[in-house]
Amino acid sequence: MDKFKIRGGQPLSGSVKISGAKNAALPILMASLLPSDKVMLSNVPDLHDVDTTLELLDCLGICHSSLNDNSVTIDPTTLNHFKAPYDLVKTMRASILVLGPLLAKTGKAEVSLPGGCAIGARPVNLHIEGLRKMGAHIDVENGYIKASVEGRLKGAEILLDTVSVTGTENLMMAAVLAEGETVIENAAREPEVIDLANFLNSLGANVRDAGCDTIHITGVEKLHGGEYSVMPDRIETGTFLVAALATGGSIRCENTDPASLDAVLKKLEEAGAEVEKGEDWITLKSQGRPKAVNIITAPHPAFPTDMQAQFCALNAIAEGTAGIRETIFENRFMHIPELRRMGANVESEGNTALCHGVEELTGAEVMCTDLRASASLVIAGLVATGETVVERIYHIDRGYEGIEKKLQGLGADIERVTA
Ligand SMILES: CC(=O)N[C@H]1[C@@H](OP(=O)(O)OP(=O)(O)OC[C@H]2O[C@@H](n3ccc(=O)[nH]c3=O)[C@H](O)[C@@H]2O)O[C@H](CO)[C@@H](O)[C@@H]1O
Ligand SMILES: C=C(OP(=O)(O)O)C(=O)O
Repeated sequence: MDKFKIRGGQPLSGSVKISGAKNAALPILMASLLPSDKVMLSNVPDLHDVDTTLELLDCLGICHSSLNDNSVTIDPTTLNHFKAPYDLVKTMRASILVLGPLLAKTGKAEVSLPGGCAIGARPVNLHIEGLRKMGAHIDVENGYIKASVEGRLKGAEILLDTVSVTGTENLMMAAVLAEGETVIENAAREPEVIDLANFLNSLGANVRDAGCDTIHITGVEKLHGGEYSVMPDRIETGTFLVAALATGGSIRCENTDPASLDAVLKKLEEAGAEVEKGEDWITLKSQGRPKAVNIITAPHPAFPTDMQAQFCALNAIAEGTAGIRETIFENRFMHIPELRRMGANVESEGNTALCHGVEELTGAEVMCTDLRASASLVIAGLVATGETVVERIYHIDRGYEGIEKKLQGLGADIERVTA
């Protein structure tokens, strides 16, 4: 298993090119099975989760090119299977995103239940209930969601009990080929939901008001092929910005979308950073030791749960004390015991954590438990004195494209050790 060796203490400095967003690329790749002709996608990040998604498309018989220079061509006309097997789904929760498009396109889908994962139970009841409202017959048996529909799905009014990002996306993808109008209320407003809607509309779909809490979709009979470029990754951007501030550095993120990062940039400024932004870039200059900032995670446009662990690492070395409340996932503090191994003074109880900033973290051997926990450990390692060894970095490879190379380009002393 690969690990990172980090010798901390180097302020990050220079420019970094941000990759395409994992959480937009995955639904867009799944949605590429919907049209009746080829789709060419660019700015697709080279990530383990993207490989898994392409493997899932292979299982469905869908021909595609290999990912080359962050582009991939998908030919949905070869679709001839309808089962997403457990062996693949268990490695990536986002596999559930195949359910809506597959059912809409073929009238049949069998998708393994994704099950619980490190950060929480993460049920998919809203996906299932929404598709049932659209006329699907769904049984959950032997660990599989078995869905079918006679003819086309039917447009429906769907009120989501909880704001769900992939729930909204699954239902949106199903609705574009349904008969009539679908209204999704209490929809997720994340930028990746908008990117998916823009992609679908570029193929001839009729999705309106994505980014608002009520989305309207008028089904069409067919989608045509096309080309699309995936939006930049706001969480990767935020992770580099936090790393720069934590190390007392100064960086420029290029190829990014500042508008998708409002809540994060506000917190970075509150922590004492000088932030400037243009149409597709952000610069951050540290102004000395950061100040601890209170964080409450909530659905977009509030502070994203996917940035909580990174800010926890920042607070760990900041001046003062601040609280973190995680309202989205019930078990997303697994980085805290690892940060404590590096000398952090962070207490946690239930969904809250209290971070008392210390002046210095010290290198240690630490273990990744999930994607963003891994990012927080890398940030802590970049700040700590001495050597930090971050184990089980396969979690980070799920969602960060060449993170060690990008950090090396910013002057960090980090290397991948392949066992
Ligand atoms: C691939 C992808 O885009 N992943 C993102 C997506 O995950 P994901 O879409 O899985 O997260 P959701 O938005 O669905 O989860 C939000 C909350 O709703 C609950 N819930 C969800 C669905 C459901 O049917 N029933 C239910 O109760 C979840 O347990 C959680 O407490 O949004 C999360 C919240 O911004 C991010 O952390 C993930 O990075
Ligand atoms: C939780 C995340 O991803 P996923 O939903 O793919 O597990 C994440 O990107 O932080």
